[in-house]
Amino acid sequence: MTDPILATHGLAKSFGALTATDDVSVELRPGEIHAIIGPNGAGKSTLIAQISGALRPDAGRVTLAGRDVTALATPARARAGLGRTFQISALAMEDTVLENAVLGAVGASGRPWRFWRPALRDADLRARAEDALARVGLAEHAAARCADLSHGQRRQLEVAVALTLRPRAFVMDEPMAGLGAEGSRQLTAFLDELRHEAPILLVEHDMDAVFALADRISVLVYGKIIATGTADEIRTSREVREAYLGDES
Ligand SMILES: Nc1ncnc2c1ncn2[C@@H]1O[C@H](COP(=O)(O)OP(=O)(O)OP(=O)(O)O)[C@@H](O)[C@H]1O
Repeated sequence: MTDPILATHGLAKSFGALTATDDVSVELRPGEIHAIIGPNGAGKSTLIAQISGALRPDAGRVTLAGRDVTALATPARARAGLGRTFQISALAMEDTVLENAVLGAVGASGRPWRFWRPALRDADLRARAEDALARVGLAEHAAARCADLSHGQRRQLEVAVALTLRPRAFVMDEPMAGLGAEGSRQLTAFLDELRHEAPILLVEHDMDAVFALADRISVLVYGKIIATGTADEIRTSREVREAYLGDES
């Protein structure tokens, strides 16, 4: 079997008496979308935070392309190739699309953030930002204010910002949140292509998107992975239906 690009090995995190993630091991393989689903409070955000470096696990490890990144802080993980998009947008709304992408490229370069305005004149950083915008289909909106983009375009811009880091893997926390039906449809098509750029670990409540996109799905309930399988295996699993999908299907 192909080596995973990203993997967690027995991740655990408790908040006082509450075990938010319990011995979680998941793998993200080249070219795949692996969705993590589960009811509210199952531990999905806690898992993502441990993978991205925002939260230190009590136990377990995270590896990226075989390298143990557990001890690295979030920016170092990002530079190691972990591309993350957020549930709540981290874009600078008053700045242009290009400025936001350049800001991402500055982060990728490891330079202090205060140099980002002069960075607009840095040919390398600008080229990296323009390339990322072209890849997400936003090149013609480079001069637009971020605030004037649609929700869906903002999600694409977030991916472009992540792309400036040349990620080996993406971790996405509810990218469909706040999008209408048409926006979700467009973003679904976009992520379907993006998986070839880098595989995607996807936390998502929108089950239509999950079942349309995911090569594999892991189901998290009370901090534990209760099943991992293809969309069909998960849809028809009695254990999953009882624990989670039952009331929706
Ligand atoms: N910083 C924290 N301090 C204390 N408890 C926390 C903290 N963060 C999360 N929890 C608790 O850990 C459990 C898992 O929460 P988490 O946000 O990871 O779940 P989730 O699956 O992402 O939920 P949702 O789908 O609602 O976003 C919940 O019971 C939550 O209340």
